[in-house]
This record gives sequence, structure tokens and C-alpha cells, in this order.
Amino acid sequence: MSLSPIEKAKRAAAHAASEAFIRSGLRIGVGSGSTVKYLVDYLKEQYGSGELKEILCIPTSFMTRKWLIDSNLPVSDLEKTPELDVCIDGADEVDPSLNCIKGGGGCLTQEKIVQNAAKKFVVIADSNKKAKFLGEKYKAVPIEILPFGYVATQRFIQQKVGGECEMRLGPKFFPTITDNGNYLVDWKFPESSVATDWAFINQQILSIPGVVETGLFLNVAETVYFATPEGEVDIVSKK
Ligand SMILES: O=C[C@H](O)[C@H](O)[C@H](O)COP(=O)(O)O
Repeated sequence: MSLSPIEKAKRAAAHAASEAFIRSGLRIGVGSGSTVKYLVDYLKEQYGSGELKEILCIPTSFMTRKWLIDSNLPVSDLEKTPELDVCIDGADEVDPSLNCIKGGGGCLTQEKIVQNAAKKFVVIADSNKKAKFLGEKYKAVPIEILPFGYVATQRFIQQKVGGECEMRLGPKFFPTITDNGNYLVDWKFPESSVATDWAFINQQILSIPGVVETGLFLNVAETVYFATPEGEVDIVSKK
């Protein structure tokens, strides 16, 4: 099957990062999203051929867990494997300091827990995700909130940090339900936020009762692999 240019870019990023970071014996956090699917394909190929041995894959979502199981890869979890060697994940936007916005695909809390359990966090993305500053192109921060009091929680967010909260809806206008049984809100931040301190804003949001986690992954990525459809890979590492 021939891939579209964007899919070729995602695959190139996933393969380049995998070749650099995946080794036999590693405990690997496996992120979520369409770019990560190419990481799973890489693991399947390498493990299936015997090139890669004794790995453990720790998924960050139901979907990723299913992909791993369907690929006959050894799946573990943070109960059995609480410490990981590396976590590889996608992102919706990445700034020059490697801060990321994540959660566009609906996964962020389990991703953040798995990322936090890993010694290294590596991001894979097509080069369109590269931004001059956080919030340049991706105009919302996904936030996971508890269903209880969800309207009040959105109001608290708006009162505290401005902008507007939009419930992520699925088919038939049902709320999108996260892997943890919660709701997902896209916080459309005010333009003034992009010039301010995202770490401070993140703390403000996290302090609101009802907020579970945000899609702001600040100061955690060690290396980001950006790729183009032509297979050119730009590797940016933390300074
Ligand atoms: O919610 C999903 C995750 O945070 C993804 O890693 C992120 O949205 C990027 O997904 P994709 O690789 O599909 O662009």
C-alpha cells in the first residue's frame, strides 16, 4: 500500500528514532497516535525477525495496547514494570525547547505517567509539528477533566487562565471519554498565553479541582525526531 506524504514523514521519524533508541533488553514506553503506529510496526518487524530480543512494551492507551497485542509483542504495565528505559511518543506541536502539546488524539494522562516512568523521553513527529513557539499552530491545549462537575470545572479554567473551553465531542455529540473514563476539554487559550510562561499556566490549570492532567509536556523531551515525506530527519536534542 502506498503511503501519503504525511504518513511517509511519520514513518521516517518513527524509524529513525527506533533505530537510535531501541535495543534488545529494553523496557519501552510506547506512546499513542498515528505516528506511534509506525513505531509499533518497527517493533513488530524487529521482534518478529528475532533481531530484537527480551523487550517489554508498556502502552500508554487502550489502542496502543491492542496494536502491541495484535503484533505479538511482549506487553507489560507499570504495575509489573514501573521503571522504563525509554518512552517514544508523538506530539501535536513542539517548540524549540522541546516543550510539547499532546492529547490531540485524546490520550495524555497515561502518556504522561509512562513518560515520567522512563529514563528518556523521545518524540517522533512529521516536520509540520515543529513550531517557533508553543501555541504557534496548535491553538488549544487538551485537558482531561473528571465528569463530575465538568461544567463548573470548565468555568474554573476559564476564570483562572482565560480563553475558552470546548468539550471534545464524539459521534452523536457524546462526550469523548478518555482511557480513564474522564472527559476531554480543548482549552482554546487566549493569544496572550503564547507569550507567557507555559509552566506557570500549567500549574494554574493543574491546581483546579476536577482537572486530571493537561496535554502540556514541558521540559521532558530529550530528543525530537522531525521528518519530511522525503525521509529527511531533523534530530533536535535538548541543549
Ligand atoms: O492524544 C494523542 C497523543 O498525544 C498523540 O501522541 C498526539 O496527538 C500526536 O498524534 P499523531 O501522531 O496522530 O499526530
